[in-house]
Amino acid sequence: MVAGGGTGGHIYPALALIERLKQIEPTTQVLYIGTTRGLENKIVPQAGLELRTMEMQGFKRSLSVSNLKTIYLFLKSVQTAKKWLKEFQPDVVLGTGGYVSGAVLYAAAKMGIPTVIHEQNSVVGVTNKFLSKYVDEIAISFQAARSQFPSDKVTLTGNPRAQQVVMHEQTAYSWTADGLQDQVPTLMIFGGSQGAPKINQSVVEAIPEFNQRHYQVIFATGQKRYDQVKQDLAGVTLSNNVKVVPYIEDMQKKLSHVDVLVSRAGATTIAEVTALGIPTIMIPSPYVTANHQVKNAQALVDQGAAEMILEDQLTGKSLLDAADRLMLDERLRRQMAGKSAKLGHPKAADELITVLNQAIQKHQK
Ligand SMILES: CC(=O)N[C@H]1[C@@H](OP(=O)(O)OP(=O)(O)OC[C@H]2O[C@@H](n3ccc(=O)[nH]c3=O)[C@H](O)[C@@H]2O)O[C@H](CO)[C@@H](O)[C@@H]1O
Repeated sequence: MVAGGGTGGHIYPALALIERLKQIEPTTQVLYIGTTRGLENKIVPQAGLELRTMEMQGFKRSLSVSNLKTIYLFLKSVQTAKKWLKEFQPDVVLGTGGYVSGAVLYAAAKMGIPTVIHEQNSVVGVTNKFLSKYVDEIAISFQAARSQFPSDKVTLTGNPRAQQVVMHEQTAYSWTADGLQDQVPTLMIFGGSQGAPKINQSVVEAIPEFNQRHYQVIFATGQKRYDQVKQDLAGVTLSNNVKVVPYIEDMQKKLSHVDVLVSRAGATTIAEVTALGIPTIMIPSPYVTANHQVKNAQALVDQGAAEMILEDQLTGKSLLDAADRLMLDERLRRQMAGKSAKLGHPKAADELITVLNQAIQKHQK
């Protein structure tokens, strides 16, 4: 059983792990537990998996009635999880983050079922912090997370999504499916799994220039922000080398055919770009816990694997200048790609499977 949701950064690592598990052991059965409102409602059924959902919400920092509802929903979800665990009888339960994994993994641990959590970030999320006391094993993606967990449970695996994108590296993909061309250098732009208004605004400003470049651009606005961008682009004609979409599907097949990426510095995106060695211009989200995306991005910048534009310095012009610098200089791209690839974990899914087996073995002793 796998529980994780809310945002793409928690869901894709789970799906990558499942894909690898089924490759190694085709009879593996998986039940995915998510929230009623998260991105998992779209992504998980698309991956052909059974999804069950629970209503969950987060704690507000200030004292409020809504926190009472949060507690009520959590306790109710633990009961629901216990029922589903009894029915499904998993050999092991994996949590990849988000409130739903809190309820499911807590229930599983209390029932004596083997449990593993996967932490994608270098700054540990609240749910995983809470679960760390109860679960058997903890897999991390960055060495920096180690000291934030009980040390006897921790293994550095990397993020399974890294192995998935590498596995798909050899898959043929033609940009003609997106209305673009093969053999033309490609710049991809997205602001995390939900899109980012400031990035969208800067891309809109830069589009008249992108229209005239010899490279091509694929830009995802985020599903919910597409209409706004379309409105902002009213009266602007897009040249054939520029495509604007709400969301990029099948990213695992496309990423290895991207020459430069512009993105937020979410943990899963970083796992992907370093696994493939993609030169990246990171625009960290300033709206996350402990400003962790700046730390994520800085780690890459320090190694020469990425460039960073802070959101308050982001304009159409600064974006365009950074994009041009890399897109028009193949040698620079190659250098950056090599440095980026050194930071990747291309065997992360296999290593996480080893940790799942360790958790099972702990219960067999
Ligand atoms: C705003 C926020 O709180 N962000 C957090 C969120 O990131 P969030 O989920 O937004 O971003 P991540 O970089 O972690 O993951 C995004 C995933 O979505 C995919 N993708 C993106 C756009 C698209 O059009 N198609 C597509 O498939 C990317 O390839 C990647 O696999 O969870 C991460 C993991 O806990 C954290 O590090 C981030 O700080």
